[in-house]
Amino acid sequence: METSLLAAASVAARATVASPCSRPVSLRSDVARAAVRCRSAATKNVQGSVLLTLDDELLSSAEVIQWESGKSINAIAAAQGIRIRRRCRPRYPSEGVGADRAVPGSILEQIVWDKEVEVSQRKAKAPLRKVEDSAARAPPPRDFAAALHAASQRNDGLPALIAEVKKASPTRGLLREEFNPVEIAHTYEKNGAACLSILTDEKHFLGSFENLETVRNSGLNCPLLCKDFIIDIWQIYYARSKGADAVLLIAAVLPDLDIKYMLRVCRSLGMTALVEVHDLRELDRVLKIDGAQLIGINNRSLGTFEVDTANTNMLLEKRGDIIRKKKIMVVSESGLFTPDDVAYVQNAGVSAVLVGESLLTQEDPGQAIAGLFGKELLH
Ligand SMILES: O=C(O)c1ccccc1NCC(=O)[C@H](O)[C@H](O)COP(=O)(O)O
Repeated sequence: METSLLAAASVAARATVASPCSRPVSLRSDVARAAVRCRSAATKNVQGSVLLTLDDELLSSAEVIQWESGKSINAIAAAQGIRIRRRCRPRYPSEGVGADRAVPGSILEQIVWDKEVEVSQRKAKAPLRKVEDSAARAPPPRDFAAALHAASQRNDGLPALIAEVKKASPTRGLLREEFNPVEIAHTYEKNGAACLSILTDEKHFLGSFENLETVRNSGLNCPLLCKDFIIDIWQIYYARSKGADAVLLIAAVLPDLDIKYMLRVCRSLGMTALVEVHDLRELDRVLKIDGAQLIGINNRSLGTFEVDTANTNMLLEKRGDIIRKKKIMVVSESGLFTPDDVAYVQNAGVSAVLVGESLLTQEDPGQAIAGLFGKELLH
């Protein structure tokens, strides 16, 4: 009996079927969970029948029904209210016909479709087994959530800062001509950032895994969030292998079972997951999933991509009680520019803020931190 989730995930990944769009998205998760309990059975029959016979408390009947129904990823996701569709790998025709065919409905959908291509190319070069080995050799992870908590404590309850290292964004274009990620990271840390968020998406944010790795190896103490668009557990292992301590899981992109499974993979690697929501439906989904320790409320609308910090306030007014009961930390993300913005989300009940643009567009992004908070932060 194999009880290591790491090994289980490896079994699961090797069991990935040909066309993700024509199968339940949960297949890999289900096989992995089966593998946690009974590796030999899972490896013997990766196509699913084992799921129906395994006495595994992790598989609910709903999950089995989902498997049996043979619904596509997009049908399962749509049933959960997920608006971001998956296109599937380019060699497979996309779902839908006519106007629906291969036309992304939003910036985020375009990013996710591009990510599918990127991840399949990266996986071809570095299969999961190899990336798992590199992850196991990486310097041990740092406790991202604990660093946020400690920073807030030493700053009299001010929200802790996750400062973002981002050169460009799809909505704002180039944020900074002179972009030295290591310099920016160090000035952030010196000026009181608790953690850093490093963009690794190349196509839309001009980030890179090289930036993540170089920042990690530059003698910095802050834990690092790999800010990318995760659609596959391979990316979590890869992020760890490059020194990430945390990853972002976006509820607008990932069905519940994938979030559940990815949270377990993160735990097995000693990483923190920042689970991001944009609206009440996503927040309610995430609150039903055991194990989310850190929830990010993004103030950027997925419809218009405009930012409005009232989103944080509105969601915490509605679900703050449950969040506090579950001792979940909340991060307000996007669109924070002034001390009033920070005070507003602090009063709403957040433990941390994730800030990029307002720091990066100033000459010294580190010194800009005092301007954002209205005072210098202790570090
Ligand atoms: O920033 C964008 O244009 C964007 C577009 C589509 C998906 C995600 C996007 N941004 C990611 C983020 O959430 C932000 O980088 C992060 O919250 C910091 O926001 P800001 O302080 O407003 O730069």
